[in-house]
Amino acid sequence: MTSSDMQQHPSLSERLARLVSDLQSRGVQISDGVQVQEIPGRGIGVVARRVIPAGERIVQFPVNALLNPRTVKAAILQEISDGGQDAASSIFKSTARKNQDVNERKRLKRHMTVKSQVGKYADLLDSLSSHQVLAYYLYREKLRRDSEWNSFLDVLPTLEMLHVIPLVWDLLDRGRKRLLEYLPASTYDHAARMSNQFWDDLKAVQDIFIKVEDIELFIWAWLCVNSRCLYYEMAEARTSNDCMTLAPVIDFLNHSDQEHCSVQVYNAAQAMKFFGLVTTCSYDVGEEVYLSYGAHTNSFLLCEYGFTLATNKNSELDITAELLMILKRGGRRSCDRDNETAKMESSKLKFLEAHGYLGDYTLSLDTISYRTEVALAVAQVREEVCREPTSDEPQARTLERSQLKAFIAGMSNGWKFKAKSTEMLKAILEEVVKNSDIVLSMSNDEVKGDAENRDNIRRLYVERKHIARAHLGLH
Ligand SMILES: C[S@@+](CC[C@H](N)C(=O)[O-])C[C@H]1O[C@@H](n2cnc3c(N)ncnc32)[C@H](O)[C@@H]1O
Repeated sequence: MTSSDMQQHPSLSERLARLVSDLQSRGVQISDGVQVQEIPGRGIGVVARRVIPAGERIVQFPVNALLNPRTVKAAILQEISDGGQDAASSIFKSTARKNQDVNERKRLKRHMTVKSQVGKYADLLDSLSSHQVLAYYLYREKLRRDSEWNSFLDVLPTLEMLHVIPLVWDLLDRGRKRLLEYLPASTYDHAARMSNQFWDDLKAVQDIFIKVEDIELFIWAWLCVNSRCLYYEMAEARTSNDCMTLAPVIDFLNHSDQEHCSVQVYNAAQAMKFFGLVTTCSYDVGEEVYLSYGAHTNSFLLCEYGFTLATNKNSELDITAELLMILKRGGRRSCDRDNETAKMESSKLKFLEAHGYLGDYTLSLDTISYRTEVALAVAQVREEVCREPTSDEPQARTLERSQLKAFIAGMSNGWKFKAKSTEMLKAILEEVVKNSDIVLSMSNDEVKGDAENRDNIRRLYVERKHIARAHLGLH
């Protein structure tokens, strides 16, 4: 490589060094005890350079240097303040105000000052979720040559590196879309929900900002935000969904299911507010420093972040799809299975929904969730038990309904349903083992695709099979 190549294509360690020095100039303090570096199989990560005790603050970030809806909004409004109408029209769509009252628009036009415009654009920005604002901001900054966030943008994963996320298989395909068919139903449903969310977010962004021409770049930005954001409560946030923040360097910590570090917000000198990262265990030299992203299952980690853990203490077997199939059948024999109307009209589903128990049926290695127990009980009663009582109904039905309701309310241990529930669950779990074996016995040629994706899919089935077998008493 020539020296001009090296300048144009700096190595990862050079880019990381540039980011660290850039952040330091923004007041971010990074302990000399840690180093950001490439970690085989996990992209970039953070490693201890010396022994680090538990309780050491390793990164301290002034909150006004974070990238979140509050700071992004301030940056965009500043740009409009400085650049006037030209700047505003390079960011916002001219029809973004179309819903405003016509008289109000005329009034604003007459008295249009930069100040009044800023207020109007602030309202538009406030109408977006933090994910939408941040994705759009990263997208836009990536298109600018002179972004003040270049050193950060330069170390983010490329879209090609994000091919491990099922949403990317769906949105970009590139021969990977068929991998979706191998996913367990619950993982597939999670990926499908993310896909809907992505298109909703793109629409919300396009309603306000000028057209997103480069969809692939927006996918990249949306996924970077999704897989790197941390939770930071802002007073103006309407819901917890509005509390996303990007904090470069802290976002290089990889996930572990064990407690390793915690994120804290605190006041320091001169009443400055900081977002900090503190160790909760000690580290030896060379050890990787982790953060827990939450008590996530491998299915969740794969969909949201594109990886799975070899052993995950939050492992779960999700049998929602299998149980819903039985509930939708509404106790009919299997020849009625494809009757869509019958499915939609299932009183059992409506009953479960009314009681807050529709969906999310899981088993961990040693427990069956209460939601699953409730669904199994509902699945075994007659459809009529889940309907409104009629004046002429048999007494046995009224009794069964009150037993079911008592179980749901936690007033009875559900002994009446136990035997049948065990039998139904056994059949579901045997099916889970059988289906897992089918996927696990497939050769690489059959599953095709990148080894990483194949391994992640297989891991989901190994985990499903393991939990199913434990409940079948086969370990
Ligand atoms: C918040 S970022 C962490 C920094 C990231 N490694 C990078 O290169 O920028 C989250 C991403 O890191 C990767 N990651 C995090 N924890 C991991 C783990 N335990 N094993 C494998 N990959 C992991 C995944 O690609 C995930 O989407």
